[in-house]
Amino acid sequence: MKPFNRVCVIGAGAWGTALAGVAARAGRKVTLYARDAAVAAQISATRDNPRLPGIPLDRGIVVTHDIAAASSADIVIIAVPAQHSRAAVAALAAHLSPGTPVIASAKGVEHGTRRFMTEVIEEAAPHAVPAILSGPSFADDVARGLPTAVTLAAKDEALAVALVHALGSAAFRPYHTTDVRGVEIGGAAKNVLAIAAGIVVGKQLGASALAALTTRGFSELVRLGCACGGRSETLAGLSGLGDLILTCSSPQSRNFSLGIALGRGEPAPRDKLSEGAHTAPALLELAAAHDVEMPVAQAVAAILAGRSTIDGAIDNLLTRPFRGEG
Ligand SMILES: NC(=O)C1=CN([C@@H]2O[C@H](COP(=O)(O)OP(=O)(O)OC[C@H]3O[C@@H](n4cnc5c(N)ncnc54)[C@H](OP(=O)(O)O)[C@@H]3O)[C@@H](O)[C@H]2O)C=CC1
Ligand SMILES: O=C(CO)COP(=O)(O)O
Repeated sequence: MKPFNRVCVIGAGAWGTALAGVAARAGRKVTLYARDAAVAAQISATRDNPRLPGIPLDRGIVVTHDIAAASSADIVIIAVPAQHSRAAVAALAAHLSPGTPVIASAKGVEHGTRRFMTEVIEEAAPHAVPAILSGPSFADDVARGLPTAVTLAAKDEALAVALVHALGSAAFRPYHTTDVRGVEIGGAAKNVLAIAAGIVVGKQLGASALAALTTRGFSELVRLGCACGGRSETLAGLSGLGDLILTCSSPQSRNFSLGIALGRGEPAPRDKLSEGAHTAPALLELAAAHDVEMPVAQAVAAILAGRSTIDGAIDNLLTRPFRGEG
């Protein structure tokens, strides 16, 4: 396996900026691509990204709005929202050398196609080699260098190991696996379930209800993940259970915060990405296609689409027939 030295991160949002810092800390030469020239110039000049205010950008990171910069990269990381990933990879494709690993880091499922992020890469850049990075990791924590562990998956185990060594450091510990589907389904599903957890908190239903909702949500995540070909140990690992625990318990999460606002009857936070809200309908289509029951995710989708009130959705969940656990 050739050594990976140059990393290009596509997307200068909170996560892309944090991951650029991760790669720089691991000793890589890093380019961070922002699609807007003015944004690239501002971040480059101030070494501060307003999406991660107060956390200085590593001085070695080159910020650019020239996507051709990706042509010299040994690894490309896609860090744009899930519904924008196809456009970002399509714009990148012509600049990629054949066989370049392209790591997805968005947590979602594409609308309309129901594609996972590595499938989007396969379709939009067929000459690239897709991989996925996911797990409990807030951009702010990662950018500050606080200890974090995630999962990094590629179909080829040797590649997954090489990517881990290229990006890992003491504060950012990726665990490798070949279970690509298991990793991407955990990240996509937990965002939807975190909205439900936030609603429980916003409605002040109590800590016991939050634990019950999170656990039953995890059952849904595992059922769908296994039906889609993910492995149960992955779903119970960092990218599944780990990220579910984080996102269902911390107001730092935008998905959880959206749920809290909904539960309190307040307007949704403005200008904050909630991947779970975008993914909910696609996740349910996927569940239906695999004949998997996801009552919690279904309740979230119904509330967001205005097909159910919050009280009606809670009532539905609480009056479901008693059944065996599993
Ligand atoms: N924030 C976090 O803690 C974490 C986020 N993630 C995941 O990372 C993904 C991105 O989230 P996050 O960075 O927080 O979101 P942000 O809203 O902070 O940033 C999104 C960025 O994507 C850029 N973008 C959108 N479309 C394109 C495109 N076609 N080409 C290039 N850039 C584009 C936006 O640019 P512009 O400003 O021009 O619109 C913006 O800079 C999500 O899927 C999220 O779930 C994963 C782990 C942690
Ligand atoms: O995925 C995340 C942490 O692992 C970030 O969660 P939010 O997108 O809900 O903020």
